[in-house]
Amino acid sequence: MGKKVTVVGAGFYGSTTAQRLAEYDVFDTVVITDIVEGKPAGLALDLNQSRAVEGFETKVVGVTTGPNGEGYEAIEGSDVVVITAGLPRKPGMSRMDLLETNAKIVRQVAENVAKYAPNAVVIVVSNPLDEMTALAQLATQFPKNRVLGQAGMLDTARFTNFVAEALNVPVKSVKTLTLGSHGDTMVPVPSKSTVNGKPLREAMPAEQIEELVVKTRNGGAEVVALLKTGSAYYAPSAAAARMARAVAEDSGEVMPVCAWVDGQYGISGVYLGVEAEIGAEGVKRVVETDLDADELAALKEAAEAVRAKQADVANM
Ligand SMILES: NC(=O)C1=CN([C@@H]2O[C@H](COP(=O)(O)OP(=O)(O)OC[C@H]3O[C@@H](n4cnc5c(N)ncnc54)[C@H](O)[C@@H]3O)[C@@H](O)[C@H]2O)C=CC1
Ligand SMILES: CC(=O)C(=O)O
Repeated sequence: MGKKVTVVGAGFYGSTTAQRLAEYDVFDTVVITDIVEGKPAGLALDLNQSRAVEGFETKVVGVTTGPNGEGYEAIEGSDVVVITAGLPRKPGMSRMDLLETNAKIVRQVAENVAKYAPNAVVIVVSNPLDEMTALAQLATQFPKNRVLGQAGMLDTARFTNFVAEALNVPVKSVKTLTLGSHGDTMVPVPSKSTVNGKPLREAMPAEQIEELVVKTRNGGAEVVALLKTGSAYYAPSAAAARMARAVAEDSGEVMPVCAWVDGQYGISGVYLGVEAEIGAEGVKRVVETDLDADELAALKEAAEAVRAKQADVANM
């Protein structure tokens, strides 16, 4: 049977994700939902009218959902559900300032996903990301491998872009890695970063790497400060759509994602940014990589920071 993906939330992140997923032409159906009357249907109509130009067959369906789950039947049979519902930051806000508001939204969405798409893999993007991923797992009660969050793909893409720009080299010649939280305890990993296969540390001085590490941690806030009315969505939607595609194609690609960590790196019982093999069942396996002592210490610090917050969201 053909693949079906649902994107919950038809704002900037959701609409651009739906567009990317439709244009891949690997799904039969992309469903996009929102609580706003008419908006998902309008986006679906518009996207379907682009099929003849872009040359894809995927059908986009837009549905407005109600406070008691009305409309959620449309997501039945989804292989993947991407949750983008929730408020974005305003300038000066931290992602954590969204915690209580978005927790209510994500819980309500996740409960409906559990009811109507009980076999789906859930990819959470709503912020604060690590906490909302943990909450979605609690609310769905899905196996932990079937609930994951998008952050590391985006943060890694930002780090890669900044390195490529600084050295004036093609983006594809640069490989970087970012682990940890999607927040202050993000852990960019210079020891695993390369330029044309050579260590990043041979390509630029330590002070410049540190500047780019800080720029990467502030990558989202820098966009928010410029946009003034919302947060980033082009790079974020590229990241989430790739993850959804890896699930649909059961590709086994190794990606940095927010996954349940159970013993890897000496860390247990927390959703955290790590590398993982992604496939039809969500996370097939968390992939542990050698880290420098300071990078490992930073990852453990990130785990403790998000563990405390993830315990709080259980009651939200
Ligand atoms: N994990 C990451 O790397 C990133 C996360 N984000 C987060 O993604 C979320 C969405 O961002 P944007 O799309 O830019 O915001 P947006 O404000 O453009 O869209 C959010 C949409 O969610 C909808 N919504 C609210 N409650 C809902 C519910 N119960 N069911 C369905 N839809 C509902 C709203 O009506 C709105 O259309 C934010 O929390 C933002 O912080 C954004 C960028 C990167
Ligand atoms: C909004 C957000 O989380 C980001 O752009 O990183």
